[in-house]
Amino acid sequence: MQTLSVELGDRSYPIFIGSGLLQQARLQPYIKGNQVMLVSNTTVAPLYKELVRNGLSQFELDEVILPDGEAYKDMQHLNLIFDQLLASRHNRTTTLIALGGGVIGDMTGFAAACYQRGVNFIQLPTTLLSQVDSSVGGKTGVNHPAGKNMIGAFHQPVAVIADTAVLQTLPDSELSAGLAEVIKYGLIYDAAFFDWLEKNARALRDKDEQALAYAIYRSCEIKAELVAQDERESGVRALLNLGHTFGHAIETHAGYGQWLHGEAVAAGTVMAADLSCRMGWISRADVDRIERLFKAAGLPVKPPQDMTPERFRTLMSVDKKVMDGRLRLVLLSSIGQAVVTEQFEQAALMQTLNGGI
Ligand SMILES: NC(=O)c1ccc[n+]([C@@H]2O[C@H](COP(=O)([O-])OP(=O)(O)OC[C@H]3O[C@@H](n4cnc5c(N)ncnc54)[C@H](O)[C@@H]3O)[C@@H](O)[C@H]2O)c1
Ligand SMILES: O=C(O)C(=O)C[C@@H](O)[C@H](O)[C@H](O)COP(=O)(O)O
Ligand SMILES: [Zn+2]
Repeated sequence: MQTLSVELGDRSYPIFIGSGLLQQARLQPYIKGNQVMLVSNTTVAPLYKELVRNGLSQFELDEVILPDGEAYKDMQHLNLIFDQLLASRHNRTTTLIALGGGVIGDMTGFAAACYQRGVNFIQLPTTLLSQVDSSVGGKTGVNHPAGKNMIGAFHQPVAVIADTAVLQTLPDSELSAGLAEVIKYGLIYDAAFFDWLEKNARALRDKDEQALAYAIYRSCEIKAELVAQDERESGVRALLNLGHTFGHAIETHAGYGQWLHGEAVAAGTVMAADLSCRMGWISRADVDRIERLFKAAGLPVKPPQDMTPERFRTLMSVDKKVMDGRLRLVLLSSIGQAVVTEQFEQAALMQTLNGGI
């Protein structure tokens, strides 16, 4: 098992990464009262719920099992968690446990942020994407028809426990979606990690345990560092949004769940790379290299064909990085380094949105 820490003063918390951690019932030290609410979905619960429940027999344990999918990451389904918490009379010392991917993690975290003005929660991420990204850092929330993650709160978990063994049941397309965020870390922060990913893309897609363990560890290490520096995204944390302004627009346009988050991030990151190239910051050879790695990871590199530049601009105008009406984007200054900037040419952006035409 490997351990990292997200250093946030008295709200610091550990990230445990290893095979078989769900079975080893490591939750007790992070539960302060005697009430626990397990939140999962109809796909993950039948696979792993009992493993978790077995380690919690001394607690008053309730559960809420949500329908599976990004389409249900909304206020209506968030409310089901509150309904269950109230029906089972959970009080302020309760602990919520998120067992699932990023959808369950984001919703459970938001429920924990709101319920009785804030209770503890633990992340048990079960997808690659949630183990490398969404379970760490305390961004929680739900979607709105007008935009991704528009309703939410910053609320940190008290622990993150990533059992890498559960990735063996993850569908291939979901593994690829997680790789999009892994590649992101190489692009924004660590050129050597990007090189390593080029060499190990096949092993990762084949679910090689050693390769996955390293990719998860390095990703969490980078994310923990950025979050510790800038918890609420007033600066450097925004780099984690590489490709997301384009990507979130794609997800909203297509209808939540039609494009996986990681797929949209992959196509969006190639668009960000293309714009960076048009601005003269990276070479066309760099863009081709980035595109090749996403393809090797099994990910799309072009947005949906029916998405016009006007549609992109409308959806991108509600991005959370917009400041005083001005769009800010995360762009690349090299492979391994990124900037958040509004200093890009509108004509270049239009060319990127037009697919280079
Ligand atoms: N909070 C953050 O910092 C952050 C970061 C990145 C992404 N996100 C959010 O995360 C969400 C995407 O998360 P995701 O990619 O994990 O998607 P997801 O939560 O929808 O899970 C993907 C699919 O895999 C299934 N699944 C989960 N674990 C499994 C397992 N071990 N075996 C078999 N099936 C399993 C799920 O039921 C689901 O069908 C998006 O809503 C995105 O906005 C949040
Ligand atoms: O943790 C962050 O900060 C991120 O931006 C991570 C992203 O991968 C993630 O998709 C996040 O939810 C996007 O945040 P948003 O603020 O653009 O909704
Ligand atoms: Zn993301």
